[in-house]
Amino acid sequence: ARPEAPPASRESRVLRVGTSGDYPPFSTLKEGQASGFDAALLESYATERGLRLEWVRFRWPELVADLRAHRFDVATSGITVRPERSLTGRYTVPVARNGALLLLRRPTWAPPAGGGTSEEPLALLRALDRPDFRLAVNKGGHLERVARAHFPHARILAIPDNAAVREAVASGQADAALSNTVEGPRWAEGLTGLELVGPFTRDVVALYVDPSQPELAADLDTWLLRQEESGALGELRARYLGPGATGPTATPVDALLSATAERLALMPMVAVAKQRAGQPIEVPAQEAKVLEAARSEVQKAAAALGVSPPPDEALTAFFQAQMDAAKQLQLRAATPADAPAHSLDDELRPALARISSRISTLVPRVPGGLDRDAIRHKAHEELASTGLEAGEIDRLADALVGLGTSRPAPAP
Ligand SMILES: C=C(O[C@@H]1C=C(C(=O)O)C=C[C@H]1O)C(=O)O
Repeated sequence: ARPEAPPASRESRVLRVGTSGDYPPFSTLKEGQASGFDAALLESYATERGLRLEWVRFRWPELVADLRAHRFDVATSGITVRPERSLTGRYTVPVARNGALLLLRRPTWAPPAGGGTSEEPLALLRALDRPDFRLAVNKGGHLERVARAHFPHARILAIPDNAAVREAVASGQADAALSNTVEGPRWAEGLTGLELVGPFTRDVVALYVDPSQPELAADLDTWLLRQEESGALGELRARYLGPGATGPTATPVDALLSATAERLALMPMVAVAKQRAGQPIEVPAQEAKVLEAARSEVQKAAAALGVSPPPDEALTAFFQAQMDAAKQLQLRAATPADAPAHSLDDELRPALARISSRISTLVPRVPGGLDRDAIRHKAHEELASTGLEAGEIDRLADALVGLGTSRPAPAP
């Protein structure tokens, strides 16, 4: 006889949450119990949804492989949105901002602080980028990539234990540690003779969901947008992350701009894939498909919200601006022969579709009455590192404003 399944009502569903557990104030994991910003956030979600949390530890270099192997439903540990990760997983709307920051014990050979040299962080970084500069960084994550991009000539000490990165600079084994605006100030506490240099990147962190669970991702998005609106997310940020995680991020406009940046960050890889396959940059049939999917997803999202979708003209203008920007970046992308090639059909387009679908759920939430100049300014900040030209960013910003023009402005 088959064993009886337990009655569903008595058994709460389990949500398996991946965490590095080594990254305060985002996440700490001790004896199976997580604490920090991510734990507080996920516990609040689980309570509302009647889910039981099960914490699963991941190591930073294995995050993507673990998600692909379905070892957890969602990972959350101050995970920076990065294109190689977008390729495999489905990010939620961002939960916080972050930026790379150097904890520096200035070597004797380095230009003196304020000593007549430019103290622009980027000029100082260039001066430090030499073989005798020892830079400690957490191995396998976003910051190792940042370290290798900004310090191609330095000695990078990639350490597979985040806490040991701080130790390396504390003990003098390294001249600097690469950290960020949330973690860096905490690391600097109790250490003397250190300067904080930066931030010199502008990043967002988000929850990172198994792409085979689109309903979970969509529900997390809806929930996070509501947490931002109610102020609950802002409170958690202030309580755990401090001023380094300048918010808000989970508003329709902020989330749309970061989704746009995430989408565009994949374009250099699209360019490589097309170049290898000898395919054209402009693919009208694919653009028609993207637009068709957007129309139907925006309709659905608007119906779920009980609002009318933006007029088709505004919707088309917005998605066409996204795709035109995408093609410009493909045209400008370098396609070096040693760049890894990803599959257009199996990896890149599905990843783009996941981001487009998040964009589509945000579109009917764009309020009316947005100030064009303010949105242009914000777009220039959020899209600064995409490689778009000023006019291209303005067009995206204006198309975003256009999504809300037929809608009432929120009550003051
Ligand atoms: C991204 C691609 O390149 C171009 C841009 C598109 C987009 O932004 O979705 C779609 C088709 C192409 O004209 C692609 O071919 O998938």
